[in-house]
Amino acid sequence: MSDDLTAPELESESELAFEGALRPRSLAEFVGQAKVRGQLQLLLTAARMQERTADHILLAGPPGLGKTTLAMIVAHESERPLRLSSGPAIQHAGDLAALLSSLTPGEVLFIDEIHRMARSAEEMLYLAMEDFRIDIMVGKGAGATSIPLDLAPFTLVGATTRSGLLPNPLRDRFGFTAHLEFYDDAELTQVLSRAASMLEFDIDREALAEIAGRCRGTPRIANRLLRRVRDYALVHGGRGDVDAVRAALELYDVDPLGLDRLDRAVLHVLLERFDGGPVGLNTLAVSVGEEAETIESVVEPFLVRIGLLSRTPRGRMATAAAWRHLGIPSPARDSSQPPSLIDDI
Ligand SMILES: Nc1ncnc2c1ncn2[C@@H]1O[C@H](COP(=O)(O)OP(=O)(O)OP(=O)(O)O)[C@@H](O)[C@H]1O
Repeated sequence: MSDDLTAPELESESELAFEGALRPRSLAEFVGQAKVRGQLQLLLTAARMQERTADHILLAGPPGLGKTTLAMIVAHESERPLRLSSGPAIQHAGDLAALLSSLTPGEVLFIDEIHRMARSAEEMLYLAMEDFRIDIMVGKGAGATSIPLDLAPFTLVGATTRSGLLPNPLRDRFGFTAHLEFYDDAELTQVLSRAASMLEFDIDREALAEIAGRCRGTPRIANRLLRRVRDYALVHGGRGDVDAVRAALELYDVDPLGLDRLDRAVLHVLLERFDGGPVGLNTLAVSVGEEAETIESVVEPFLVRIGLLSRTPRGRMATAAAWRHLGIPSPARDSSQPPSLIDDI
């Protein structure tokens, strides 16, 4: 499905295996996020020098920017085993107790989507992170007693796409929080170049830059688009050049800025039916036959980020760049309002 190509989330089991093969194994191989890399390097080196487990680390940022990859790198660079879990898998304090009590000394525990963990487990985690200890409740009501259990020291690496949803006591117990940023085109070209050579796909630099411009600042999308371009080149017996990129991504409805079919549908409706807005979210959603929530959480953030849409108190408005991008002449505005002002609201 064309829409899936630009979704930042993991799409399938086969993609999981593909990603696994392409994951950088060390901080040196990890592209971009220079600041975070430097901070992690320091934290891990200090822990190694003092022969202790590294501080707990929180990785915050949108999907597909490398949180799982960094967790694996933390374990690899600390030469410790890694245990993988996720917030949705921890629905009771008991689930967490079982996990924590089975950790071996120094193990790195990765909890993806940590904001989705059960509240009761969160409270158990506070104590575990701070004192490497948990209290297990036995029995119910007035007869309930708590039995303390010592844990092996471990490093927790938590990942979240919604750091605002984490309660403060949990956030405060991480020794370091890394905020991952979207990647720029030069960094994405480097991610793509590395992936292409691992896939033994002969593709030129210009073609890689063309893909980089279409992957919404996200390495996961970059690798996914590269895969489709490689298929195209294979089937058409050609090389990986700019023509192959353009043809392949046109086939999958990914335009030169990385907009997909739904992004463009929203913009078309906004420009052609509502003269560029302002228009309310629900009206926009009904007009393109989508849920308001999908428009708000999937389409809008990207359109706003690349400057094609603005949210105003009166509704959503297209910017001058949106008219230009779709090649639609902008209608004459009410002369009492200067156009630049309208576009900047
Ligand atoms: N800095 C990077 N350098 C090279 N490849 C990267 C980088 N960051 C991510 N990738 C690649 O992008 C893919 C997705 O990365 P990863 O699974 O770590 O993202 P994530 O942030 O954990 O996503 P989610 O929030 O959905 O779990 C992987 O195949 C990984 O190899």
